[in-house]
Amino acid sequence: MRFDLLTLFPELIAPHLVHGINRRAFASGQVDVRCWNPRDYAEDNYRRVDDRPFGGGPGMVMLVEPLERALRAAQADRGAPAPVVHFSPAGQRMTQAEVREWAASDGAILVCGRYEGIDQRFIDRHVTHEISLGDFVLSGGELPALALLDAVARLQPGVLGDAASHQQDSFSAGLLDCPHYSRPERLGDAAVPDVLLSGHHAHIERWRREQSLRLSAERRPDLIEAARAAGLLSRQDEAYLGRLL
Ligand SMILES: CCN(CC)Cc1ccc(CNC(=O)c2csc3nc[nH]c(=O)c23)cc1
Repeated sequence: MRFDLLTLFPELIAPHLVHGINRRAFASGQVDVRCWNPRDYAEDNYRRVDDRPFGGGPGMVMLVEPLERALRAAQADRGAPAPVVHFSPAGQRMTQAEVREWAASDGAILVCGRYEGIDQRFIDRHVTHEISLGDFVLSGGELPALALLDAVARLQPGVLGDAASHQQDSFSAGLLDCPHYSRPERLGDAAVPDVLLSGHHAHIERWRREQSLRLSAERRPDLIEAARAAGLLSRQDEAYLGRLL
């Protein structure tokens, strides 16, 4: 799959593709990432990519024409039409369900806004999806685009190794993760829960499930509701939750 990023800061992108588990996905070409800088397609003498908003108001707006020229260059290079994703605070909040869809796709063209945003006419003419990272204000769309690339890359075959299979078939999907421990067993008075040292896999699995349920009930009751509605809570789960209340 291939992602083409329209960004004024291509230098922000590459460093994030060469570290950690996702390095393999990008280095192997499983996930091909290319950047297109609208400034390279600004044809006025000052190579302007932004200007003041009609109607007044603070900040600047990204101009349509450099964006359109960069988009056309990316589309020509891809050779086939692709979804055009605009990262915007006004977009749909990104979810793992949406990440899974992108991970199974041929990719997309990702438009990273800066300033107060991009001219609405670009959005009306070209944008097929608008995605937000959440209800907080960033300085641009590059980090959200990198978040999508990171989330998609780790779902590619061969990237996560055995952890992926565990995660996929583990019943914890959709709930908050349980606590994790490793060496040393003893850290002053902070001990590792005995059950994890017991070697009793059924007890360990039950303990981990109960921790996921407890943390989800405490911090994200919406996830409990969603799991219940999806029929993902067993009678044993419901009994444990009942004991929590
Ligand atoms: C005046 C109101 N602001 C909207 C909240 C203007 C504005 C602030 C920051 C931006 C830059 N942010 C993004 O491009 C962005 C792109 S995706 C995203 N997700 C969460 N939060 C974000 O700020 C973003 C764009 C417009």
